[in-house]
Amino acid sequence: MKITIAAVGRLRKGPESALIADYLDRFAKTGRGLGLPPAQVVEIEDKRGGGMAAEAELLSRVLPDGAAIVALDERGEQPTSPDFAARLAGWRDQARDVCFVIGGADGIDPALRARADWQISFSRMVWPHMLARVMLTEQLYRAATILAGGPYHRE
Ligand SMILES: C[S@@+](CC[C@H](N)C(=O)[O-])C[C@H]1O[C@@H](n2cnc3c(N)ncnc32)[C@H](O)[C@@H]1O
Repeated sequence: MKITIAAVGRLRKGPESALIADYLDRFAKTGRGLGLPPAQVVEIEDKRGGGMAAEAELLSRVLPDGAAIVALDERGEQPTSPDFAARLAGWRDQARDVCFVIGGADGIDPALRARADWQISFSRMVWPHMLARVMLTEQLYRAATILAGGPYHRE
């Protein structure tokens, strides 16, 4: 199993990058004993300003073959953290790669969203893509603690 976060935009050094690095590190450490590999971030950037369609083309090139595609979109399903953890465990048990996709300023191209196995939302509100990345990495860490039976997540 491989876990990839395919994201539009380059992360600059700053508060979001510190949070993301921290959650990715926690996820890697907690996931190790659970058969969950560290998540790899792959960033894409369309320097020619081709918008969503051009970004979708670049994103498509980095999606691992056969991976479950999870598109992050404010219109998506709103799973609970335990639901999210259970999906992750399901892909792990099937030895299936998973690729989370985070769009840019205009969002994810509808054609790419339609290809997703799962579209998930962190609320109906729109968040800056770097904050969506922070929330995703936190939820990955939280999922690992749920699967490990740790005290971090409380209902
Ligand atoms: C600034 S948002 C773009 C939203 C834009 N309104 C659109 O046209 O879809 C950039 C990216 O952050 C992520 N994002 C923003 N808000 C989100 C939310 N509530 N739930 C999940 N992902 C979100 C999505 O991947 C989105 O493509």
